[in-house]
Amino acid sequence: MQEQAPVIEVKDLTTGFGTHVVHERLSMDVQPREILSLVGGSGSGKTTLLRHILGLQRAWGGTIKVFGRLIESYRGADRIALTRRWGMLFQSGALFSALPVFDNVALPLREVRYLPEDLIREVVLMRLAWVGLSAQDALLMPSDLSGGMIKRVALARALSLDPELLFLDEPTAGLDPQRSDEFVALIKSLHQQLGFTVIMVTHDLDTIRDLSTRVAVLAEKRVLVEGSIQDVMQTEHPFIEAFFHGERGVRAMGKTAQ
Ligand SMILES: Nc1ncnc2c1ncn2[C@@H]1O[C@H](COP(=O)(O)OP(=O)(O)OP(=O)(O)O)[C@@H](O)[C@H]1O
Repeated sequence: MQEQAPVIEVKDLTTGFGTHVVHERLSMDVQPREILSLVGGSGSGKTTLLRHILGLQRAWGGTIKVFGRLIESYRGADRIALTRRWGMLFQSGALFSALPVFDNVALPLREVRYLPEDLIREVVLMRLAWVGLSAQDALLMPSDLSGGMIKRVALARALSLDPELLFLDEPTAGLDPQRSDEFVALIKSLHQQLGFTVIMVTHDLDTIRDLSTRVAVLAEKRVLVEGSIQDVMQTEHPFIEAFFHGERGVRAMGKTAQ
């Protein structure tokens, strides 16, 4: 079987702010269809790495390729085309409070100028159905929504253009354990049906355990270890000890063994 090219390839990435080095010769790949969780202590550079992959910051050294091309080579129309191949779900949901659910989900579709309104309507209702919301829900304003519904609408918007790559930043932050489990199950089922690739930053061990196909630990300015949760947990390092083998870690990982 022919091996597919990575969706994201980071090679020898060195980044920083002023005199502060955040990443030093960091290398990492994200393969098609995987759900890669980036974990690491506060300040280890998870958000900064995502911003570099998104092409929002310039690196000091090294290269980042997305869909096989250097991120900085996407300019003008190419950059617009690239942003249609990926979707993003931010921690807060980041919905526009003045727009009803329908228009929030329609926003990325309306930016594609040639789409007729009846097609937009069809796609928006389909995306809402994907996340378990109805045509009635489309009329609601963000202020009418529960935390779980806000996440669903934000996910519907992130998936509006049927992206190949999805960025998730703390997807379950702010949800109670039951809503969090439901949202993780929804992402998992959509991932199975649609086959997109995911890169996710989260501190939530239940989310990491239930969703990740692979985990990469950021520490000491690089990817310290990557692999299955079980592999990662074998590595001796103070962060891994505290994160995976602390009380919360034992509780979350204990659930797997049940
Ligand atoms: N705009 C900025 N200007 C200066 N320093 C920054 C900036 N953004 C981040 N940093 C620094 O870069 C380092 C990495 O920050 P980053 O936010 O990427 O970490 P993180 O792993 O995402 O942390 P957390 O888990 O707390 O969100 C930190 O030391 C942070 O203080």
